[in-house]
Amino acid sequence: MLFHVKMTVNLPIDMDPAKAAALKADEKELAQRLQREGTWRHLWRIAGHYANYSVFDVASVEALHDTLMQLPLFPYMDIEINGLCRHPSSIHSDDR
Ligand SMILES: O=C(O)CC1=CCC(=O)O1
Repeated sequence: MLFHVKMTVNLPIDMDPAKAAALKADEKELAQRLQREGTWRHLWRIAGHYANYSVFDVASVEALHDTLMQLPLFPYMDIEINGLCRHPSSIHSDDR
């Protein structure tokens, strides 16, 4: 199942810079592992915002929830989710 996910990161302005750097490094490591595994299909920066548009490929809504909750930055994110299905006019034969 494919899901379009918008993540907006809101780190507290007074967060210890070392803690923020560690959270971002941990987030990057997990994000890159999930991309290599094929779970995190797309990751795009939204220009001008500390936010991204992503596409996740997971088995269920529960799997998406569990994946997002693992993210180190999860406590500091606003997340919007939309489920995706094939468009009848799409010329692509698979869901990539
Ligand atoms: O920077 C972001 O948009 C949040 C994020 C997602 C994966 C990552 O490494 O950072």
